[in-house]
Amino acid sequence: MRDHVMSCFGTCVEESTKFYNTPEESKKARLRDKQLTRLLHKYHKEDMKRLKLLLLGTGESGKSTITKQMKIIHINGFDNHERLSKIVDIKRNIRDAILSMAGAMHNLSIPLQDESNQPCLEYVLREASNTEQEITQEFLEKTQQLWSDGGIQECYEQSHRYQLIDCAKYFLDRLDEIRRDDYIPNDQDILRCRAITNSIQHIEFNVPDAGDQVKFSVYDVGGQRGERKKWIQVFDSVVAILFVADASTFDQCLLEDSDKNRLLEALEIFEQVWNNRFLRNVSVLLFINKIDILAEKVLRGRSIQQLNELYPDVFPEYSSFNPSNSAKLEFMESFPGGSDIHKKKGRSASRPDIDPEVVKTAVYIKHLFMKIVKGELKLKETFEPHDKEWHSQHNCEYYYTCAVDTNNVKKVLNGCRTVIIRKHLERFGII
Ligand SMILES: Nc1nc2c(ncn2[C@@H]2O[C@H](COP(=O)(O)OP(=O)(O)OP(=O)(O)O)[C@@H](O)[C@H]2O)c(=O)[nH]1
Ligand SMILES: [Mg+2]
Repeated sequence: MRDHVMSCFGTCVEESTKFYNTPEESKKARLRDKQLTRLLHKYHKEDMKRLKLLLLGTGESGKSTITKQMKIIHINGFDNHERLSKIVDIKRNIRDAILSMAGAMHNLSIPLQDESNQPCLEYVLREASNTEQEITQEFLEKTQQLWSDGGIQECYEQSHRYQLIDCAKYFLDRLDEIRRDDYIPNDQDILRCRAITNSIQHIEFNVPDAGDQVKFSVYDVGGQRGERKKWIQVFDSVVAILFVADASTFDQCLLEDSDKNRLLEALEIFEQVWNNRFLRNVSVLLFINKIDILAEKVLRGRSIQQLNELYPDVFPEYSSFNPSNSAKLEFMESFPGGSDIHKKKGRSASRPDIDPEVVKTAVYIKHLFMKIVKGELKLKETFEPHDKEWHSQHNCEYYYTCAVDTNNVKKVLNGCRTVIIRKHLERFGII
């Protein structure tokens, strides 16, 4: 395309020399043409080196968290000013979390374990609903007291029945630290902090690769329904899509639609991205994210079986699903906390710390996404059937991720980088 544009410039100027009055003018025009061509070649080369990546996925799937990890891994992380500016968001997260749980106590008829905490509950409900008000020390103190009540803890266990941000427990457990006057958020606090993305965010960084510097340009968009209409604005010249899917939400409904299962929504959006004609040449890297929360949930007795019961026409039978050993191994190797000694000795199959049901659930979710890739699972009736060749220009690779774990993300990004660069070079006929 660009060569085509360049040759157009060349032909136009050559042709137009006929219309110059003097040889001088014609010479000048030829010089301009040369300079222009050189410039276009230069930009073409620069462009070849800048790889545009796009983070897509439903709301709260972890896109901005991956962007923050890229900042930590590739761009010197966060300075003091940025850290301090996060305190407001962290305190808001605490307020939103305690308000959700206190409200749910009433709706789910869960009583306080210690009745003397009743005034504290009333105070929190009254103060937290005024979102304009500054979050005071007294409020944080009362929140901490309430968080220690067995009733609130019971409510936390039931959080699949209402909307609660994922970082609730993390920040409520850290209130001693957060309440201090000299509190400065650390990297983990920043990664856990939740703020909805409602405008297109962009970061750039260089990564050394095979003796050269490769420039990455990463776009992070909002994933909630109202934000998705903006996605198309950033589709142009994308090299790869990092599609972030929250694997832990099989038992939750959307914040923006209380009738819609979150995992089903993620699968539908993935299907739309995979079959989008504007993205037909774009590699898709699927991040099956929040595997840590998935594991916690399964250990608390939550099962994906219920999704299968709710939508029997969509989801294949879970109870008879029998993943292969290699599929299980793949997940176990990705799960944070695995010791390298096991891997070196070729004993990574033995991860006694991971419950077999956790492995089965994660592999089942991966299987669902891969069925979409293969065209074996069709969720939207409106899709025209594509012929076999339709997807021949792009492919999909998947990774199990825990976006708040820097080591895990670093490993995954290293793997992705190789795939992205190779695909990019193949596309431009360089390899
Ligand atoms: N425990 C855990 N929390 C995660 C993980 N990934 C993301 N989170 C948390 O999930 C919440 C939502 O993450 P975001 O990165 O803001 O999600 P998003 O996809 O950017 O959401 P939108 O901007 O609304 O589209 C944050 O509190 C993150 O810290 C994960 O793998 N494990
Ligand atoms: Mg975001």
